Order: sequence, then C-alpha cells, then structure tokens
Amino acid sequence: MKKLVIFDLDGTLLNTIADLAQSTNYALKECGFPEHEEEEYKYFVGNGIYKLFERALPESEKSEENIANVRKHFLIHYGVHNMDHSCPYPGIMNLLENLHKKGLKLAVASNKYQAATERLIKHYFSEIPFVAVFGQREGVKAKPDPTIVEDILAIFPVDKKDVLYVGDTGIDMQTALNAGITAAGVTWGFRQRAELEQYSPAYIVNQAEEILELIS
Ligand SMILES: O=C(O)COP(=O)(O)O
Repeated sequence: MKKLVIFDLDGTLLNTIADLAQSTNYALKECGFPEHEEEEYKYFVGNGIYKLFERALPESEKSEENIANVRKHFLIHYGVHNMDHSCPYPGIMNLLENLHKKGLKLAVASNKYQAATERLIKHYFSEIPFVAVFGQREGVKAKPDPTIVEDILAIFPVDKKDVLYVGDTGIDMQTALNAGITAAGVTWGFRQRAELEQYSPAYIVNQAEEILELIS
C-alpha cells in the first residue's frame, strides 16, 4: 500500500507554461533575441531554468554570458508574474485533499528553482500539508538525478515500494526509475504520451481522479 506520493510541479500539479513562456520571452527580448511560441516552451521547460534559457537562445548564442543575462531579466519578470496565468490542472485540488484525507503523505519534487517552487505551492496549495517541498537547489543535482527523492525519503522515511512518483515528462519517469520507485505518468501536462511510454512507467493516467483509484 502506497504511503507517500511525490508530485512534480510544472505540468503535473500546475499549468505554469504561459507565465514561464511570457517571462522568458520578456527576457529574450530585453537581451535582443527572438521570442518563441508558447507551445515550444513545453519542450524547453523540464530541466530547470538554466536549460530553459540555453534551449530558448538561438543556436549560435548559447554562451554562459547570454544565459546569465537572460536569467537576470527572467528572474525580475517571473518574480512578479509567476501567478498571472498559472493554475492547478482540473481535479488536482480534489486529488490532493482526498489523498491527504486517506492518510497518504504528499511531497513535491520540482526542477523549478526552490524559491519559486515554495512560493507557488504556498499560494495554490496552502491547505495541503506537504511533508517536503523541494525545487532545484544550489549545489544539488537536478532531476532525473534521484537525489531529490532521496532527500524527501530522508525527511519521511518509508520503504521505496510504498512510494508513488507522479510526473508529466520523460525526465520525471527517469527520476522515478533512477530512484527505484513506482512511476505514474500524466498526459495532461507538457509532453506527449509517447515520451512517457519510453520509460515504461507502471501507470499512465489521463485524469487526476485516476491517481486516487490506483492508490487504493
Ligand atoms: O522548471 C522546470 O524546468 C521544470 O519544473 P518541474 O520539474 O516542476 O516540471
């Protein structure tokens, strides 16, 4: 029986793509680089903001200096606009409340930088007592490295067979594989079902309610 459910944030709990796209486009424009369509950002996001900027910059402009410059403008804009359009996916609030009522412990494991991860979780899910909320932290390897899962398990120690990891990208499926825990891929997020299938997760679900069914 599962005791702990670890959720990815962007593309799994929250649809953050519009705010991420708009802040990155703002930063690119400020630095004199071309912008991108929102759809493209679904493939730029997933490995943290360093990779996001590297991917968003033109092929010949992916220098450390340009990434640092885009980052500077992004952080100013996203700091103010991270909740303009972001919102929980349908059924997510209910799912979290029901899992909590059933006595399951909940945690967040995101590649979004720590400060923004905490801010968004506090704003959208203030009622949910997560046992751990981890984003990308200075000096800690990002997903798909399993450190973030190990860090959650250090706070709430349970047998790995009692943990379910829920995420929307191949990076998430790989994270669960690397950590040796059960994965559930969700199809409402940023990536296609085929990407999830490459990692043979135990489950692939199309609606938040399905997570509750497969837990009990
Ligand atoms: O910000 C990112 O790159 C991805 O964040 P996530 O791990 O919550 O999907």
